[in-house]
Amino acid sequence: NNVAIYYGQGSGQDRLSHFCEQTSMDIINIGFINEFPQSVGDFPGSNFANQCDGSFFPGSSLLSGCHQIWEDIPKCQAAGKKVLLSIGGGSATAQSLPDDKTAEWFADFLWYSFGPYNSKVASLSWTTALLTTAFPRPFQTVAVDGFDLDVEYNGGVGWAAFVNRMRWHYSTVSDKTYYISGSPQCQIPDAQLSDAIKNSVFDFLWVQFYNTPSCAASNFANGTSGFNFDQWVDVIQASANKDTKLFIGLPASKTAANPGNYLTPDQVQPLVETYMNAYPKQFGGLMLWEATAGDENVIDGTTYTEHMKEILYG
Ligand SMILES: CNC(=O)NC(=N)Nc1ccccc1
Repeated sequence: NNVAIYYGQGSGQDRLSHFCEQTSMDIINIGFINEFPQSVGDFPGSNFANQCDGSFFPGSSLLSGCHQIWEDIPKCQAAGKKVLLSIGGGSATAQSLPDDKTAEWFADFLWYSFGPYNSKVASLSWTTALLTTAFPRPFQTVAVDGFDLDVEYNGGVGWAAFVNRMRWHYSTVSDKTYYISGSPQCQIPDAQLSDAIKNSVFDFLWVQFYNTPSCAASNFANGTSGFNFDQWVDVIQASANKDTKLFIGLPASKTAANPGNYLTPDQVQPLVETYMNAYPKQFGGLMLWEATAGDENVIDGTTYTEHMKEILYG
């Protein structure tokens, strides 16, 4: 089982290599592509907090100077970790897609700009002059291992088309496996992703069992009803991919999300034991929001993230 973790929005966060040197994380979601194209040909925008040098591709909100990220992703991959680029996140800027055509353009843009480098369609020295003939390479020649949909606002238009278009791109390469994941809120049906989950193939779903008290994992810890992992298994059984791995998403510290939804390691242990044993095939592991919070949440000399890894490995 795996620990998936979000990186990129931590306050005063260390560079990515600091986290990839730790064995406790298996999948790292780099957040966020926080502005979506509003028409075919439009550029997305990105935000990785303190990790880039403030330069943008001309005429866009797409960061072009994320030196530490493009230097460190290969180190993470060499350490056997999967690095996914996360779309959406908590800040509601232009986070809606107008239609399926724009969604498919968005998938094309992300694939050619952050997927495998192809000098026929992308340029390492992109300028506005190239706007119509080449895609930029925000992480240079580095290719991520896939894309994560942390879609939190503005409805579900386009996401099934996005995923299906991205799956078509994945089918054109055979030398590397690429992944697609999603991070729905725990209330069923999730307003943003339920259509995409039903009509397109996800490898992983890490449900945010926090921030929505009615279905948070803290209900399990407090002995109240509401935690709905079982119902999420049913959602997956009715989806386009019955083999989707289902992760329990948790805050990595008391202040990382809604404080009432934080579980101590001692409360996480029985939660994992119950659901790992109830659904051995479907249970994928734990997702943590987020890396810096987990790193700074030290309990008995061990980080929260490390405690989670030890709970999964028993
Ligand atoms: C997995 N994605 C998130 O957890 N996104 C997110 N915005 N979380 C959040 C953290 C603190 C307050 C509100 C939302």
